[in-house]
Amino acid sequence: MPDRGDGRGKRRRCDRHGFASRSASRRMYESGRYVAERLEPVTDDQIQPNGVDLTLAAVERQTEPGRIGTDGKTVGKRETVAPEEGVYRLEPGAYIARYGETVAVPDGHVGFVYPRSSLMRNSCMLNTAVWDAGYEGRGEGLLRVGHTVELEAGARIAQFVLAAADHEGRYDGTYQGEHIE
Ligand SMILES: O=c1ccn([C@H]2C[C@H](O)[C@@H](COP(=O)(O)OP(=O)(O)OP(=O)(O)O)O2)c(=O)[nH]1
Repeated sequence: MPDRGDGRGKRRRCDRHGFASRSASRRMYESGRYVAERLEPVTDDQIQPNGVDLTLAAVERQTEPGRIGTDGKTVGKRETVAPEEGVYRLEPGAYIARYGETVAVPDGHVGFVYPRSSLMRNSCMLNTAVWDAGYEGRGEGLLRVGHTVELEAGARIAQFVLAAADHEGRYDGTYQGEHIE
């Protein structure tokens, strides 16, 4: 096939060496059904085509500085934000949201969290770090509120996805098993 100047011809030449065919057969994200098997509790309305919605279990606000050093880290003190009649009314600022579901990241995978788009459309955002293979717990996310918002306790605010990933070892850090009663 001639090179069309858009890189597509080049990629197809790789095909003949088995390069592109390998990556084509390796899907990136798992389906929502697959993800749902690794979370609990999960109801049907949480299962999305490409992931599973996470609910809001608790909100905290940091009150003391934390520290990231070369020899370790500490998470700064926080205070609990109490919902009023089951609703968190959050003024602009940074909060820690705890999710309501226990997640177990299976071998051969890595997890990420995306905000539910309705959260983003309401000027709020959830930031995610990497959810490592082997991690199990009810994790947390940084909830940035850009405009006052009302979030009901237990409402779906985020979506958890699993991507296929190579890894060496499994997560065994300080957050292993966090918030599991
Ligand atoms: O947005 C996120 C991202 C990750 N995690 C969980 C899953 C992850 O496996 C675990 C630890 O994350 P990470 O390895 O980034 O933490 P660390 O700061 O490096 O701590 P440690 O040294 O204990 O690994 O925290 C969350 O709860 N929220």
